[in-house]
This record gives sequence, structure tokens and C-alpha cells, in this order.
Amino acid sequence: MSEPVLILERLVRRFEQGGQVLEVLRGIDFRLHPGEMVGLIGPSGAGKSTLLHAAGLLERPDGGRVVIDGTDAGRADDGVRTRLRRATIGFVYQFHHLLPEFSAIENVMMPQLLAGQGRSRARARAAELLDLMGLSARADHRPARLSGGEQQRVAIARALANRPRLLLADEPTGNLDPETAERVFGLLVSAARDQGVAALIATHNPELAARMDRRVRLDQGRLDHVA
Ligand SMILES: Nc1ncnc2c1ncn2[C@@H]1O[C@H](COP(=O)(O)OP(=O)(O)OP(=O)(O)O)[C@@H](O)[C@H]1O
Repeated sequence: MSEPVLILERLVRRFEQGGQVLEVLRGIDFRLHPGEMVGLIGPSGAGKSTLLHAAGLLERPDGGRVVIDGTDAGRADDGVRTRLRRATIGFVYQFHHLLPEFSAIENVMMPQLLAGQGRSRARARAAELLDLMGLSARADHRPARLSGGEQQRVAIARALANRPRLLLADEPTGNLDPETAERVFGLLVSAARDQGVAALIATHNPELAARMDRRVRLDQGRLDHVA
């Protein structure tokens, strides 16, 4: 089997709360292989966001290893982490975090321009992804003129813009009504499969989690593989 895109090894993350140390991740072991899609489930407050933030190099772990595409990224310097974040990882949040003053297509172009891509190629790639998300007609609209589901579809297109090997999504449809959530989640899954990207997706929704290749459950600081 090919090398995992993401390896978490004995990952530890703790926070101080009111003078007490809260160990949220107590030695997490996890591997995600190319093209694989995994659902991350677990009760509220279990640490799903904390795990995704460490895996997505948004925060540093307090112990253990985060290996992204063969690079030991947990302890790497900030420059290496930024490059990996831009080139290898796509992140979708519960709230879209689109830039309000830019159009949908400009939002999808942005990560490509930051990674050094030329404007015309970035625009072509953004147009292709917006088309994949069924948003060609909305490309020139600013986020405020889009519905919640459309905004989230733009955010998914943006996450895929730099052809990441790893897609991390934190409750990507948690802010949408059930019907829209179902539709947007379907688009996320088919776009990820279409682009051949490995994905770890946190969701509270068991039906959505059931669409993944497999599921892992986070509880009491530990990760269990579930059927
Ligand atoms: N920066 C922080 N400082 C202190 N405590 C934190 C911090 N971030 C998270 N926590 C705590 O870590 C625990 C896990 O939070 P996290 O948001 O990762 O859970 P979650 O599983 O994503 O929850 P939900 O499903 O409700 O989004 C919580 O008890 C939270 O209060």
C-alpha cells in the first residue's frame, strides 16, 4: 500500500483551563491513505476540532508526531508548515471564512495566488472547481449575495484549489439546514473523490458519516475505529 498522506502518532494536546490541565488528546494514533475518506465522530467537546487543527498544522501538538505526506510536520519550522498547509492541505470550516470583499471566483483563486500560481491558470482552475460545485453562474458574486449552502460550496472549492493531497473538514455542513447539508455534503464527497484527495471529515450526523469509507470515534481523549 502507498505511504499514508497523514500519520498521527501518539498525538497529545492539552489546554489549561482555570488552573487545571485538560488533556484533550491522549495519544492518538491514526493513518489516512491516499484517496481514503474517513468520518470523524464523537460527542461535543471530545476534541474533534482540536485533532483537525493539529493535523492541519493550524496548531502545534504538545506531544507525539504529525506526519504530512512523509514530512514530520509537528516540530518543523513555521516556513515548512506554511508551505505544507498551502500545497498539501485543504481545510473546510463549519463557517465558510470567505473574504467578503472578493467574489466567489477570487476567493477560490486566492490560495493559488498565495502559492505562486499565475492569475490566468488560477482563474481557470477556480472556474473548473466552481463548475464542479454547480456554481458557475455565481462565480462573480460576493459571499454576502450567496446562500449559506452556496457559500459553503465556494469554501469547498477553495479548499481544493491547490490540488491538496489531504482535505480536512470540521463540521462542514453543521451550519446548514438538513436538506442543504445533505446536498452540500454529497458535493463535498464527490468532489473529493473526483480530485482523488484523502479526507478526514468531522460530523455529528451519523448518516453523513456512513457515506465515508470508514469511521473513527473520538471520546475521552482516545480514538477508536468503528464499524
Ligand atoms: N484554545 C483552547 N483553550 C482551552 N481549552 C480549549 C481550547 N480549544 C479547545 N479547548 C477545549 O478542548 C475540548 C475539546 O474541544 P473541541 O472544540 O476540539 O471539541 P469538538 O469535539 O470539536 O466539539 P464540537 O463537536 O462541540 O465542535 C473542549 O473541552 C474545549 O473546551
